[in-house]
Amino acid sequence: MSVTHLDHVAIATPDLDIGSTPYLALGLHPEGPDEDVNGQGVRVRAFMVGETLIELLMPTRPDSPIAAYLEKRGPGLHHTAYRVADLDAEMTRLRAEGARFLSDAPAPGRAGTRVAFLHPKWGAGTLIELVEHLRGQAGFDGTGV
Ligand SMILES: CC[C@H](C(=O)O)C(=O)SCCNC(=O)CCNC(=O)[C@H](O)C(C)(C)COP(=O)(O)OP(=O)(O)OC[C@H]1O[C@@H](n2cnc3c(N)ncnc32)[C@H](O)[C@@H]1OP(=O)(O)O
Ligand SMILES: [Co+2]
Repeated sequence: MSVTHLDHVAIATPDLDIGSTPYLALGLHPEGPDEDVNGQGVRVRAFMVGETLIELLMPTRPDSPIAAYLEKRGPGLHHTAYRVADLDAEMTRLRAEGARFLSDAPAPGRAGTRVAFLHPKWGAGTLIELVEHLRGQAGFDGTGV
């Protein structure tokens, strides 16, 4: 069992209100209040499109990976994220196939998820994230996984 959904597309922005402008103009609405994920030094605002989220990320600390990204590349597409049913099993499977994760263990993501990132070199130039919605936690389609 591997990827089940395109969970989200993440966009780095220095300001959530400025970053929200095109998505509001497209008729999308934020999925709930902004959320600070302190482990990543980011504030997140998410917009649902079908079963996939647009995840706007603004740095809340100078040492945030998003602050570094904005410094080097400016605002724009940051990563793509794929939902998996069992993140630990996927990490084991992919490591056995030579994948390079950016951390040894999953980290807390937004909305009670567990996340793990693969190095952009492994992702052929794209930063790829794997996301597990804990059993009983509402997935983006509102049902548990
Ligand atoms: C709120 C949680 C939320 C969720 O989904 O729940 C999140 O998604 S939080 C998102 C923020 N957290 C992270 O991004 C954690 C993982 N990221 C990292 O560990 C770093 O950002 C890293 C290692 C990807 C890049 O670190 P750094 O910028 O310090 O390294 P370099 O500049 O040396 O980059 C190395 C190499 O990778 C290329 N690069 C960097 N960032 C990206 C990117 N977003 N997409 C594609 N490529 C990227 C960079 O250009 C360098 O390539 P090179 O060819 O050597 O120039
Ligand atoms: Co993400």
